[in-house]
Amino acid sequence: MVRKRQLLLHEGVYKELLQLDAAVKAKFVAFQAKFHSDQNLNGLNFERLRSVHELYSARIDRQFRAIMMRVENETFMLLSVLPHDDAYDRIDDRLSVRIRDKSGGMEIHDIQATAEALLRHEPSYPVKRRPERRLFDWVTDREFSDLDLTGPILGSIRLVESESDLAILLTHTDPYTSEVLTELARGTSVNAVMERFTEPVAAEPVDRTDFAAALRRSTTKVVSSDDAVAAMLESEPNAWRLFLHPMQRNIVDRNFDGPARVTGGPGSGKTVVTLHRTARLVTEAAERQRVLLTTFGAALAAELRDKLAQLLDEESMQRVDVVTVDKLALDLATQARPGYMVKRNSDKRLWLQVVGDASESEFDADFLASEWRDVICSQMITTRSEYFTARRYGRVNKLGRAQRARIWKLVERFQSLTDQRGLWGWDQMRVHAALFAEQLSEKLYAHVVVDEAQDMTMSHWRMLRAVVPEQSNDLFIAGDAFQRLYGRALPLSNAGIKVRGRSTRLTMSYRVTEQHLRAAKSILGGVGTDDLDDGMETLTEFRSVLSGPEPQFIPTADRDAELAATVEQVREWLTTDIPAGAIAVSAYTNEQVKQTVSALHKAGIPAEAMGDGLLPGDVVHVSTMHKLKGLEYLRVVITSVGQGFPHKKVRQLEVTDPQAYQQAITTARNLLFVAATRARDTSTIIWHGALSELLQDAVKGSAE
Ligand SMILES: Nc1ncnc2c1ncn2[C@@H]1O[C@H](COP(=O)(O)OP(=O)(O)OP(=O)(O)O)[C@@H](O)[C@H]1O
Repeated sequence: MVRKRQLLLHEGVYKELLQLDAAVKAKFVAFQAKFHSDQNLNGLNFERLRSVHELYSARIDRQFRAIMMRVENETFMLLSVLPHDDAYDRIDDRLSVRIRDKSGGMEIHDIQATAEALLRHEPSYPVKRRPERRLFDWVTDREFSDLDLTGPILGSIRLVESESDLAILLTHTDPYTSEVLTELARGTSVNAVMERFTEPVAAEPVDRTDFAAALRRSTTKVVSSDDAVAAMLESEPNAWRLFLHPMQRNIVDRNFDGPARVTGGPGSGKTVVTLHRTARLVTEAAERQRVLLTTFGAALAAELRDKLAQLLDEESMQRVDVVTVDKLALDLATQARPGYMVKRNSDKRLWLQVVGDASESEFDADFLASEWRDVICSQMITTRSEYFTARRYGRVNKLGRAQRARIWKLVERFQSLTDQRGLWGWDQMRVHAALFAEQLSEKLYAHVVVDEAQDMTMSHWRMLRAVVPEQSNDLFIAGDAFQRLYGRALPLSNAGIKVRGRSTRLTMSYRVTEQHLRAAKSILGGVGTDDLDDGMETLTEFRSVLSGPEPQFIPTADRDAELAATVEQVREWLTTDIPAGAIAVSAYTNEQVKQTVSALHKAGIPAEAMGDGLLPGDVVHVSTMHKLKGLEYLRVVITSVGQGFPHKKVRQLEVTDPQAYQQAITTARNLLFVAATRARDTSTIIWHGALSELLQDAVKGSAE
């Protein structure tokens, strides 16, 4: 049997390849295809360089050669792409290939390229004076070895004198090294870094000469498919498809003996992890088993479907449902009660009728509508006796038994009206879905994966719990309570989902730069939040490996000027070759979205308002802040954040209902936080009149 030849690509080499010219990238893709398919390697001038580690070189074009190592049989690993002369010049000194002591993963490091990049870089001190200290002097070699960083990479680390040197080094290192160094540079203790990054990926005793075994470990992530490599080289944001950071990989691959939860700040890879985990579970599931990947927002669901299709073949995609949690709920609820419909605001109208029909008017329709939504539906209370003992979280006025009895009568009247009309509000529909799911004799799914978990209600959780049997890897839940825009905190344990001992936190952002993260954190006002369960979380430890410009703040005099400045900013970005679809403009209300689209159109800029699906890539995406949740763009303009943010209605609550006010302000902060963390590159914040109070600290922080 002829063994198929494979050229694997290690994630450490990926950044190097990205830096090549487009023409060389294209030649590399063609070279790889030929390496895989041409039995005799005709024209590739394939030759052995030296015997240790079995190094080989082959021709990509007249100028460049691929340096690779034979790992076993016909499996080769790409180490570097070098200009012809460099490929032969002291290659032993130049490239280091080793197996890490602790994780057993492979580390490939171009010592010379790193040193050259660091030395070419302008030193941040007068040239003749040697720096007193280097950035990592405080970490001993022994400690670096505990952190799994030894050998030539340590030599490069010791060259780093400043933060800007570090930024250069990070463009030559693999994700594990980048994360550890970034954390240390922020002053985090060696022990804490070890606990967070090294220990979770520690492997069984490692044989440091067995490269074939290293290849099979999850900490060595490699790709070989021609298509995957071509896509990766086409655009950096596609890299998530191929390479996971060690913590992410660990969460994707781990088997949990029950529900598991991952939390993490914006851009930490929760969605990337849910996608890869879904793909893994589908691939491993028995033929007839189905998997559910669900989230809250429709736009994100559309994006998840699109991205999952990049990880799975068509046949596997048939076995996954990627739907919003409310789409699933509606399907189930209408199986239970065919012909019912959900209508927004129908509750309010029916409550007005209930109050109108009642002889007494002790409770008004607003009160009853919120009691129904926030107490009865949100706790899935279905009987009078449950209502008598229910806790009324966040409600101001206390209610005695007699009052509750009177309210329950009105609730029964309300329910009979909804039945007569076949109309539900969203909350009521979700309760019916959960009750129906709990009675199903056959479970619908073998595994359920949930993104944006912070916005789910009790009835969502009860439904999700009920559609999958209690077994290993049953529920996987990802979310960030700082991005909660709907409802209030609900510990998963209250919904019967126990994640204790199966919870992980991602602490590094791969989308939001450090500068934008600082501004975004200040919007939250330094308060903590829940961890989706019984614990608390803060963003103190949450960091970014990325650096970029500060967010821009542009005040204007009135709404027309605000729209003009928005158009101007978008136009300026478009002249720098940024595709329209990589730009988002966010506003607070639907009306403001409409105005913005129209202003952009008038200026001849293609733009569309975000609906429930994916927008095309050749128009600027204009969206409410709510709909941006879970999405990402290269550049973002955030508008409509003057005194009209948050709504006057929210500010009036300060006097009438202080608890509801606090809740509404938290949600408003979260909304700004979501908008401020969507850009991979930079955001511009534009408003008219006085700036919203909630953004004042962010402006001050960026100006400092
Ligand atoms: N392993 C990876 N390789 C390359 N890029 C990555 C990786 N993980 C995350 N990223 C980058 O970070 C971005 C954010 O990831 P993702 O959307 O999964 O984060 P998130 O935690 O779900 O964010 P949010 O909570 O803000 O929606 C990705 O689109 C990608 O650009």
